[in-house]
Amino acid sequence: MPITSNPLSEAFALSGVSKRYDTVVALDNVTLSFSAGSTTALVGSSGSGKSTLLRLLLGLEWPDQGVVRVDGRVLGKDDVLALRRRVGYVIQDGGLFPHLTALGNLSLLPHHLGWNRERIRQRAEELADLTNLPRGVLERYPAELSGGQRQRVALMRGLMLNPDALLLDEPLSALDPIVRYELQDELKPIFDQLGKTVIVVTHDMAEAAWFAERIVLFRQGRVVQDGRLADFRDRPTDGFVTRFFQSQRRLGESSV
Ligand SMILES: Nc1ncnc2c1ncn2[C@@H]1O[C@H](COP(=O)(O)OP(=O)(O)OP(=O)(O)O)[C@@H](O)[C@H]1O
Repeated sequence: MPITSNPLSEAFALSGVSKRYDTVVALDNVTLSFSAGSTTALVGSSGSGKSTLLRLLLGLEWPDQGVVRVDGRVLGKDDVLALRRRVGYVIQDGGLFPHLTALGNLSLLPHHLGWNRERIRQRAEELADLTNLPRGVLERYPAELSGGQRQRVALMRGLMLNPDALLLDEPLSALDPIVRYELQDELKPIFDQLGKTVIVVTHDMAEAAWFAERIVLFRQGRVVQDGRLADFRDRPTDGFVTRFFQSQRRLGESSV
């Protein structure tokens, strides 16, 4: 199932999607669409359903109600394997296999698809250059990498097959502020240049606005506001939006 690169088309969409885990409502009647080639940030408090939404788009979870469409077609169980090849998925701690080197981690899926070693190495080196990872680091195990290097490798793994879309679940949250800032700086042009559909989950409004013109705020499984940073600041839809916006501490604030 290709995800079209036509910028006018819809890469992902949810219509009336609800998802529960026992008594917990993770998503409550959510309707959203993400156009091809766009970058969108999902923000919201903990447990508001952001990760569940990404997992639904990947076919890792299924809605109780409503439909998920990818590239205009309702996502079905038969599409999932093909979809995994077309969508890179990066999670907070990278999710690298500890017993494999960085290159070993990058090789898994391409090897499974029949790529030879040379092709895998070439692609890995190309992505190392793109993400500013020294090539020598490819031979190291995850425990021998810094947090920032691990996330670079996780991102490279997401990009190995040159997917049409990247779904990033708090990819920078575990990093120290300097590395996080550097990676924000490095990733933004990568997202802009590659022309992929990017959906990034973050808790941080400033990070959301840095990466994406469109920000979607969730609360308790529902979309509270969908717009640009200025809309959240100047035209909040309710008091929660204002509280969420104002809860982001500014530099210079101090309790003493
Ligand atoms: N596999 C699961 N089993 C049971 N409950 C789950 C499961 N996955 C998510 N939940 C619950 O569903 C709700 C939404 O979780 P989700 O991880 O999507 O939120 P989130 O907005 O990504 O949170 P965070 O920002 O903390 O990662 C939460 O109440 C969570 O506890």
